[in-house]
Amino acid sequence: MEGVAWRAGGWPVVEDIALHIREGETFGLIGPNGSGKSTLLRLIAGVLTPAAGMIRLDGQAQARLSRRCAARMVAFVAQQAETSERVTVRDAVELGRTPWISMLAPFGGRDDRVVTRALQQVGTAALADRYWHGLSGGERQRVHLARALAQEPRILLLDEPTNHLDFIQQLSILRLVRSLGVTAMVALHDLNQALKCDRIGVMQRGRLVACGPPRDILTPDLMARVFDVRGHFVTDPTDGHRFIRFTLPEV
Ligand SMILES: Nc1ncnc2c1ncn2[C@@H]1O[C@H](COP(=O)(O)OP(=O)(O)OP(=O)(O)O)[C@@H](O)[C@H]1O
Repeated sequence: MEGVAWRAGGWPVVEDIALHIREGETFGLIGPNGSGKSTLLRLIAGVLTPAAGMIRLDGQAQARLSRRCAARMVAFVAQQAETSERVTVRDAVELGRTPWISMLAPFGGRDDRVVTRALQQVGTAALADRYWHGLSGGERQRVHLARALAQEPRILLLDEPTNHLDFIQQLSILRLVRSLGVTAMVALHDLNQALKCDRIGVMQRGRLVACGPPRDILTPDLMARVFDVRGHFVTDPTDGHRFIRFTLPEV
């Protein structure tokens, strides 16, 4: 994307974003509350239209793609995604197949297998016959991810996917995304999770202020400037794993 901007009531929410996401990479989008992460994801998902600039999906101008083509390419799991209350979990995940079915190619055996696999991948197979309205927040989050996987997208956009998830799901979600081999852009608040991404982009007040491999980008200086926290790397003596420890700035 080049020069991408979006405004609300005349105020810039995202400004002049130039970014190239590489095929197959897991790209983490980080930044403080209100820095424009969700807005940028919604622009790429086509939920919002840029006020300026150009977004290309797989080399093609997003604005020129039909809804169906775009939906085959991009799946988006929003922060507070809703689904009609009266559907079962399996029905909700089957909706992910919509861009692939038509009068000439009705829902068939392959679609059924894709849905079953998606339910299994996020550990929701046992919920398949439950009604959406009876699910917990974390269960809903996982079902939305299953719906997105059933879409078999080239590009997966996830807005804070670890919200509502219990510990094991939080730890496993990025591994799952990476194992799929799709291009993924994931808005994250947990900077230790961001360390697991191939590259990260840092948003601040609507602008992309840094982009690159997480260990190069997440310096103590950047964490202080952008997040207003003291962050430094520590090493776990049991396995040598490095992670970031945060403290409030000294007053
Ligand atoms: N439709 C809108 N109308 C007015 N202001 C908006 C609109 N959408 C977003 N904003 C504002 O734009 C800014 C960026 O919002 P956005 O949701 O993209 O941030 P974010 O980085 O995803 O934040 P968070 O980490 O809190 O989810 C915020 O100040 C928000 O209030």
